[in-house]
Amino acid sequence: MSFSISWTPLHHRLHQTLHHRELLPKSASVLIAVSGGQDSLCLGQLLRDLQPKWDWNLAIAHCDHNWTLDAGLAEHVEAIAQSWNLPYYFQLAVNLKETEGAARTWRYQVLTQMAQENGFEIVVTGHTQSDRAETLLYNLVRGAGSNGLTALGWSRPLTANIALVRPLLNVTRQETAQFCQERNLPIWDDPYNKKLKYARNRIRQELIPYLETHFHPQAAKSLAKTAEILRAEAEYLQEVSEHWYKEAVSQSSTGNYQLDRTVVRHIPLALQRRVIQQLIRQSLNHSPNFEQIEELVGLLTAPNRSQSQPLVRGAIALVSGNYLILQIKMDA
Ligand SMILES: Nc1ncnc2c1ncn2[C@@H]1O[C@H](COP(=O)(O)OP(=O)(O)OP(=O)(O)O)[C@@H](O)[C@H]1O
Repeated sequence: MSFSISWTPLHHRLHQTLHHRELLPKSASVLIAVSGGQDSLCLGQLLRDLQPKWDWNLAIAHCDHNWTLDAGLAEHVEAIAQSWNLPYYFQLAVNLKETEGAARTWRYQVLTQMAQENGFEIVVTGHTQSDRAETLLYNLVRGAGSNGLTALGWSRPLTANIALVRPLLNVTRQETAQFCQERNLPIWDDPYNKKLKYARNRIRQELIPYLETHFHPQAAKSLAKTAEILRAEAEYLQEVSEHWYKEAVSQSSTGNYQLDRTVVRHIPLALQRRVIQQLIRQSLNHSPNFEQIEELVGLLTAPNRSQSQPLVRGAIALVSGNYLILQIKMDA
C-alpha cells in the first residue's frame, strides 16, 4: 500500500540540501546506518518520506557492539526496519573494547564492508549540526589544524566506489528529537550517552550548555558554522599543497622519497607543513604530529647533512644538497 505524507519544513530543508549539495543521486542505493538513537531514526524516516521523489533503494544497517548495556538494541532496530519495510543488515562485534574510539573504527569498517558486499554506493549517518559543534570543540582542545577543525564533512569516500554522506549537518539535535516525537518514532534510550566518562558526552552535556548560558546562546550553531567555513578553506589548501607536493617530490635511486628544497623553501609556511605531512604519510604510512612536521620544516633551510630525530619506525629525514630525503631503516 502506498500513501503520501505531507512534508514538514524539515523534509523541505533536507530535500533542498540534497539537491544543492548533490549528496544522494536519484535512484542511488543507500544504506542508512541506524544506531537506534533519535538522529538516525529521524534520518531514516525522512529518507523514507522523500524516497518517492528520489527513487532510492534504501536499507537499514546496524552494528551491534555486543556490550552489556546494549542488550535488546539490535532487535529493536530490526523491528523498526521491518515496520519500515526495508531490508536489514546487521553485524555483531566480538570482544569490542568499550571505548568510543574502538567502537567508531569498528563501525566504519563494518558499514563499509556491508555496503561493499551488498552493492550500496552510499552509507548515510545521522550526524547533526550539534555533533559537528561537539567534534570541533573536541579536536580544538587537543590541538588541531584546519583539517581537524573542519569537523565532520557532508561527504567523504569510504572506498573508491562508496561514499559516506551526512545529510543532517544543518539540523540540530533538538529538531531531530522533536521530529521523532511528532512521528512517534521509538527512540532507544542509550545508557552510554549518559556516561560522563566519555569526553563527547561531557562536551554535549556540560561544555556546550555552559558556553550557551555564559557566552553565546547559539554557541553550537556558531561552532558548526566555523567548521563549515574551515572545511572549504582546508579543501582549497589541500588542493594547492598537492600541486606543490607533486612539483617537489621524487624518489631517490635507492627508492627513498625526497623533496626538492628549492621548490618548497619559498612557498608559504601553511603549504610547507602540508607538503611535509604528505611526504611522511606517503612514505611512512604514518600521520605525523605537529612537532615532527615542524622539525622537518626547519630542515628546508638547514645546512647540508643536517638530519631530524628518528620519526616513526626509526626513519629519519636527511638533508643532502638540494634534497630533503626520508630515509627508511632497512631493518625496520
Ligand atoms: N551501532 C550503530 N549502528 C549503526 N550506525 C550507527 C551506530 N552508532 C552510530 N551510528 C551512526 O553514526 C551516527 C553518529 O553516531 P554517534 O554520534 O553515536 O557516533 P560517533 O562515534 O560520535 O561518530 P563520529 O565519530 O563519526 O562522530 C548515527 O547517527 C548513526 O547514523
